[in-house]
Amino acid sequence: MPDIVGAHEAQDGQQPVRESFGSRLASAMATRGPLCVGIDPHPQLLADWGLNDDVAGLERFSLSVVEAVASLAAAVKPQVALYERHGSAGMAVLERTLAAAADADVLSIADAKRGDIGSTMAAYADAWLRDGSALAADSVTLSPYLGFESLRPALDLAAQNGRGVFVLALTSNPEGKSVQHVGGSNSVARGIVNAAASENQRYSGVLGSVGLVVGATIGSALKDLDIDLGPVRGAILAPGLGAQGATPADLRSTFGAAYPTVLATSSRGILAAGPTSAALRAATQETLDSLRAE
Ligand SMILES: O=C(O)c1cc(=O)[nH]c(=O)n1[C@@H]1O[C@H](COP(=O)(O)O)[C@@H](O)[C@H]1O
Repeated sequence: MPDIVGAHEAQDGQQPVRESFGSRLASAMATRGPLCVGIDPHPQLLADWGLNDDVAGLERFSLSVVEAVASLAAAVKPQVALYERHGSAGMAVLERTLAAAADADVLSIADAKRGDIGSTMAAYADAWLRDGSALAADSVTLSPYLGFESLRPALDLAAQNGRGVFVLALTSNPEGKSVQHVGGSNSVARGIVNAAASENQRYSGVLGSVGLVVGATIGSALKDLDIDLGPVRGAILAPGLGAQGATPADLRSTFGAAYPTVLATSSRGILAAGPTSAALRAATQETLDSLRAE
């Protein structure tokens, strides 16, 4: 497998090399700031926005969020389950939401949390990471709890296509500990972090395309488990800000020296400001300002 370079570099007589997801994300975080806006069309939020809990409401909600935040956020993260609950028509709205994000020039993270045995994983990779797939996103969230290596088809397809993945390491929910903390100083989560670090060695540039998910709510877990995020060289997607109670100050104290690689993500905390574009933009800007404040 050739090295994935951090930027476009045309070689004589060949197709330009595709810019990696890690490189595209690093640029977006540098120019726009370290915030991803989650698109979570919960029934209650649809109602609060004066929309029905149906496919038309879902589409209006999703496209409004993309339109409002695309120029401010480094990425948007549609939560797949909230489209799936509307059946095939809901998944079609997700396809149009991902296309709208691409048209609006904001990176997409499909929050699908996929993970399966290798042969089936190849099909999930095909759905979310293949050029020309209706559901193709810039990146997808993956669950490594069938074993990190089971994710191989997605890791390789992402690398080939300039796309990325975010692998769950330490999740924001309290139950995550019962799996992820097992092993103490040689924890399951530490194994995932090390595997991501080694995977990113195939990428040059500031950030590799294999990110991790580490919740903003995990408190002292990185210290307790003796986990160093420094060698990962991938973005750390940190959910938990806002609705789950974490603050920008928590992010700084939790991540310490790794904070510059953290991409904070907030869904309900920003979406509750809707439905107007102005209010969504103000909430996004306010969150960005608080993430940048010392
Ligand atoms: O992968 C995720 O995005 C994720 C991982 C995790 O550990 N915790 C977590 O909350 N998430 C997602 O992040 C979003 C958080 O939403 P809010 O709590 O409304 O900001 C939801 O879509 C969750 O599915």
